[in-house]
Amino acid sequence: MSTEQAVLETRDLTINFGGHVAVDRVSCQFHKGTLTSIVGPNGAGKTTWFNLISGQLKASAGQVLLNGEDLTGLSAPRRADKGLGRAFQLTNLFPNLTALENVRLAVAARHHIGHVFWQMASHRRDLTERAMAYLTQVNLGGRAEYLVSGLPHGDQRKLEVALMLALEPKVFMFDEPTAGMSVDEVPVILDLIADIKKQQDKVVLLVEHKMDVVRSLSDRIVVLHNGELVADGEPAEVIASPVVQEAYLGASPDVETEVAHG
Ligand SMILES: Nc1ncnc2c1ncn2[C@@H]1O[C@H](COP(=O)(O)OP(=O)(O)OP(=O)(O)O)[C@@H](O)[C@H]1O
Repeated sequence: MSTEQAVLETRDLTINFGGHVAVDRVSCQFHKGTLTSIVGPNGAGKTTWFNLISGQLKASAGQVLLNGEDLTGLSAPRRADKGLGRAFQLTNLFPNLTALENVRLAVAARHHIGHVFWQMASHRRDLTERAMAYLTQVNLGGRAEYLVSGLPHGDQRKLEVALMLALEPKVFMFDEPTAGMSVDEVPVILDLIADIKKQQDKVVLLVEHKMDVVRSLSDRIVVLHNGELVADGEPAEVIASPVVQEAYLGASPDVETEVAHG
């Protein structure tokens, strides 16, 4: 384990829904330059843990720290401003704006550029260039002027990633980033995620059911089961561990399709 301060840390993070403990005292540290996959059966608490980290849900107990700063009391937008980036399954896209306009808004938000400033032609040009660069990164350069509502689902998911890139976060949180994408679109996103990790100063968290994706990208796998962290370590070791085998109800670790998904 690195002695360097973790970029992101959850300490005893917990949430109860009525009597049900969906995330149960989960403590974990994430260091820069690493990609960690979070796996576990349906209902294990993966998305809920993400929601607690990004601030969509308020913890019943425990803390979320970013570079040692306690963010637990902050709203989701404040946490985003501090550097927690999350793709929100399309809910943060403006459907009646173009792809370019969506990313331009994110670039403006990142740099706290207000409307009046934006009206100046030189700034607008600069914003547009930056936004186009993000769109190109996700292979949407050719669709910049399309209305979001008219884009296929896979392109909307790619646009979400462009928005997250535009916010220049310290932590990238991907929740099943390739779900609903066609086979030829998947590598674009997976390559992009691998590139983000290569930047070395970012933390990447990935909730993913597809084990081949988890294997190919991860430095580390964390397993949640019934809201508890039950395994944490190097991919090969974790996949082979009895606790994972049991959690997946006898599923073979060699099965390349989906991990405990339905
Ligand atoms: N807002 C909520 N109110 C009540 N229960 C909730 C709420 N959100 C999640 N839960 C419950 O918390 C548990 C964890 O759900 P969560 O969606 O985090 O699991 P998951 O591991 O992401 O599952 P999946 O792989 O199916 O997406 C489930 O039992 C779920 O029903």
